[in-house]
Amino acid sequence: MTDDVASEIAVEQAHVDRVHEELEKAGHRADVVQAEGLARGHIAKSAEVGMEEAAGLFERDALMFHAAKRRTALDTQYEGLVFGRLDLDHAMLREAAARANGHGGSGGAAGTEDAGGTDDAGGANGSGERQARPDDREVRYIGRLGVRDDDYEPLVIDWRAPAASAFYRATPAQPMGVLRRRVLRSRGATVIGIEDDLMVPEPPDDLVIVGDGALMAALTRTRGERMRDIVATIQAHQDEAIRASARGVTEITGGPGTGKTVVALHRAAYLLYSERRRFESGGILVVGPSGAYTAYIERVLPSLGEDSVTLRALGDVIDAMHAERLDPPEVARLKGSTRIRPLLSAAARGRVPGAPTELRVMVAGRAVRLEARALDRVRSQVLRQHQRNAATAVAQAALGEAAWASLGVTGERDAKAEFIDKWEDHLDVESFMEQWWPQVDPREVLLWLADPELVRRHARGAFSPADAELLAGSFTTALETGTWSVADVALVDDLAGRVGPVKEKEAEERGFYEIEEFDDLTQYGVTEVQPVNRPEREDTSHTRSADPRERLLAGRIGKPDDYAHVLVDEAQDLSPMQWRMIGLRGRTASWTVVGDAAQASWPDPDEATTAREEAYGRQVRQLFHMDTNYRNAREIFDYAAEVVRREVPDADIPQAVRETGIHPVEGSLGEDPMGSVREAVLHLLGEVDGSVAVITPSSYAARLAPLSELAHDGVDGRVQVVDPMSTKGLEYDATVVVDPREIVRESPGGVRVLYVALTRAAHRMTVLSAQEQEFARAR
Ligand SMILES: Nc1ncnc2c1ncn2[C@@H]1O[C@H](COP(=O)(O)OP(=O)(O)OP(=O)(O)O)[C@@H](O)[C@H]1O
Repeated sequence: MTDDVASEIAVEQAHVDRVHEELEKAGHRADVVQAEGLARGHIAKSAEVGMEEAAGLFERDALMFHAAKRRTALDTQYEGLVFGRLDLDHAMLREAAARANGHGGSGGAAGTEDAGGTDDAGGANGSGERQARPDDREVRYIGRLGVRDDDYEPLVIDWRAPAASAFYRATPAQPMGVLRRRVLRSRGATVIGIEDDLMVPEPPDDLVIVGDGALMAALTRTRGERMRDIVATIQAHQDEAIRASARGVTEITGGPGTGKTVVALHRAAYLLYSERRRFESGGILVVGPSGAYTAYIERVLPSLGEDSVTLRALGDVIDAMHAERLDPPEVARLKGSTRIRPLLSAAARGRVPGAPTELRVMVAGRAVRLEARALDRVRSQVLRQHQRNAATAVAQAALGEAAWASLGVTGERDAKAEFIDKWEDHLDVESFMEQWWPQVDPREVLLWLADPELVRRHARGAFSPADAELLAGSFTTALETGTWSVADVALVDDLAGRVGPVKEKEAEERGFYEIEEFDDLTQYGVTEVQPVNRPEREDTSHTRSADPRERLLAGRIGKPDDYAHVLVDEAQDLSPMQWRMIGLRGRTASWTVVGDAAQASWPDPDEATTAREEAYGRQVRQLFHMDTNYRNAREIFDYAAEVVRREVPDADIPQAVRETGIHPVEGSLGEDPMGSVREAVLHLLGEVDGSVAVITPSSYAARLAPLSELAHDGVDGRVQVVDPMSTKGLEYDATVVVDPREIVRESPGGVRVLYVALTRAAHRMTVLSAQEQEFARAR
C-alpha cells in the first residue's frame, strides 16, 4: 500500500470511528429515553404523556436507536455501515444552475445547495479548470443507515435519502457538483480499501485519487454463496429504476446478469424508506422461482437494514404447502394453463368420492328417500352460489326442501313446517350430512384427480385421454412420494378460492375456571390484542410424517395475505395459473416485475401475458430496460449469446462490461462422464476462489451428485450439482455445463433454458458435450 493510500484510509477510518462512537452514545441514550418514557407513561396512565414521550423519542433518537441496534449486525455480517463519500463543490453547482438559467459566467446565480437536486445540477459539465475554493467544499458520507451527531448534523446519509442520490447519479458528463466519488471497503468497522471515481477532468490539488474505480473492483470479486448488495456501486441507470415512483407497475427488463434482481431488491428497500408506513404495514412480497433462489437473495435486504419483507418461492406461496419438485414439461404445461380451470371447477363442485349416493331417513314419521340424481341436483344448486365449506347449513336446508318435495305431499303447510323443523336437527340427517357434505381441503380435491376416470369425466373433452392420463399420473406421483410439485401450488390456490377455508371443528368446551381466569383481561389493561407483524409461517415439522398422504395434507390453508407491493422476479417463467395466484395476493398492490423473455421456460407467452395483465389491473406502467451485463466475463457471455441468437433472433442481448481474455473451454464427456466432469471441476477449483456449479440435465444428475463432496486444498462446500431450471436467478464463480444438447432436449424452454445455464458463471466456464463435434456444429 502506498503512503497516499494509507493516509487516505486513515482519514476515512477516523470518520468511521466517529460514526461508531456516536452510535454507541446514541444507542445508550435512546435506551435510557425509551425506558424512562415507558416508565413515565406507565405511572401517569395518561395517553398524552405516553405520546409526548414517544414523539420525543422519535424526533431526537428513534432514528439513532434503530441505527444503534442494527449497527452490530450490519458491521459484522455485512460490509461496513459507511461505504461512500462524496466531495462536492458548491461553486460547480451554482455555475450549472446559472447556465441552466441562461446566465452563464461563474458564481452569480443562487443555485441549489442540495447536490441531490438532480435537475438543477444536471447541466454541469464540470470543466474542472477552475480550482474549487475550500469553503465551497462539502463532504458527505453515505451509508446503509442515516446517523447524526448531537447537534443533529448528518455524519452519514442513508443511501436512499435524496441527498445521497448524487452518489449514484453523478457522471463525468453530468457531475452534479461532485468532484470525487469514493467507495470505502471495510471489514467490520475497519476500512481496508478505497476506490475513487473522478467526476472532473482534473482533480483539485488537494484531492487524492485512489484505485481503478469501484465497479470493476466489485465485479472481479469472488462470488459467495449468497448474493451481495450493490449499494456502494449502483449505476445511474439502475438508480433510476430503484427510485422510480412507487405507484402502479414498474417493469424491469434486460438480458442475463444485467442486475435486474439486485436492482429490484434495492428498490424494495427504497420503497420501505420512502413510504415506510404504507409498505411496512401493508407488506412487500418478493416472489422468486425456487427455494435455492430465495436462499441466494435472502441476505440482500437485511444487509440494507430491512428485514420486514416476505420472500417466497413459487412452491412456497401458500402457507402449509412446500413444493420443490418440478413436473415434467408436458405436465407442467397442462397444469399451468388456465385451460385447467374448468376441470378444477368441476372437481370442486363434484361429488366427494366415497360419499353416499342415496339418502334414506325417517323424519316426522315420513320415509324419505333421495337418490343420486336428486342429491346431485341439490349440490349443484347450492354450489352455484356458495363456497362449499361455508355452505353446510344451506345445503342441509336445500336437502330438506328437496326431501319434502320428494314426498309429494300437497296442501299441508303445517306439516311441512313440522317436517322442516325436525329435519334441521335430526341426528340421522346430521350424520348423513357429515358424509355427504364434509369440509373439504382444497388439497384433497386435487388428489381426487389421481383417478384418470374422474379427470376424463370432469374435463369433458377439454383434455385428450392421454393428457387426462398424464395429469392423473402426476397426482398419483404426489400421493406416492408425499410431495407436491411447484405447479400444484397454484392449483390448490385456485381450489381454495372455490371451496373456501376449512372450518375447524367447534373448540372443545372449556372448563368453568379456565373461562373465568382468562376471559376478563381488561382488568389487566388489555382491551384489544393486535398482531403487529404478519404471522410467522406455520411450524411445518409435522409435515415430516411417515405417511405420504398426511405429509401432503399437513397444516392448515388459510386465506391469502394481501400485500401493498408485490415484486416478481424471473417473471417470464410464471404460468398463467401462477399469475392468478400471485395476483390474488396483490389485488390492491403496486408491482415491480422483473424478467427476460429470452430466458423463458413457459411455452405460451401470450396466455401468460393475458394472465399477467389481469393480475396488474388497470394501473399506470413504467418500464426500465437494463442493457449492461455485470455478471459474466465478456468471453463467457459472447459464447452464450451466440447459442441463443441462432434460435431466438430477437433475444435481448446485453453488453458484458468485463473482459478477462479467458474463453470458455469446450470438451467431451467421452466414455466416462463422471471422470471428465470431475477433472473439469478440480481444474476450476484451482482457478477460482469461490463456488463451482455442475449444471447437469437430469439424465446425469444421479451419477454426478457425489461431486458435491469434492474438496480442494481441504476446503469443501464449494461444489454444487444442480439442474438447469434450479439455477435461474443464481450465479457462481465457475460452472461446468454438462451435455448442452440434452439440456435443450429435456427442458420446457429448450434452448432458452440452455441460455440460462450458459450465463451463470462469472469468471470461468467449461462446456462438456456428449458429442462434441455435433454440438460445436450446432452452434
Ligand atoms: N452496480 C453493480 N455493482 C456491482 N455489481 C453489480 C451491479 N449491478 C449488478 N451487479 C452484479 O451483477 C450480477 C448479476 O446481477 P443480477 O443477478 O441481479 O442480474 P439479473 O439481471 O437478475 O440476471 P438473470 O436474469 O441472469 O438472473 C450480480 O452479481 C450483481 O451483484
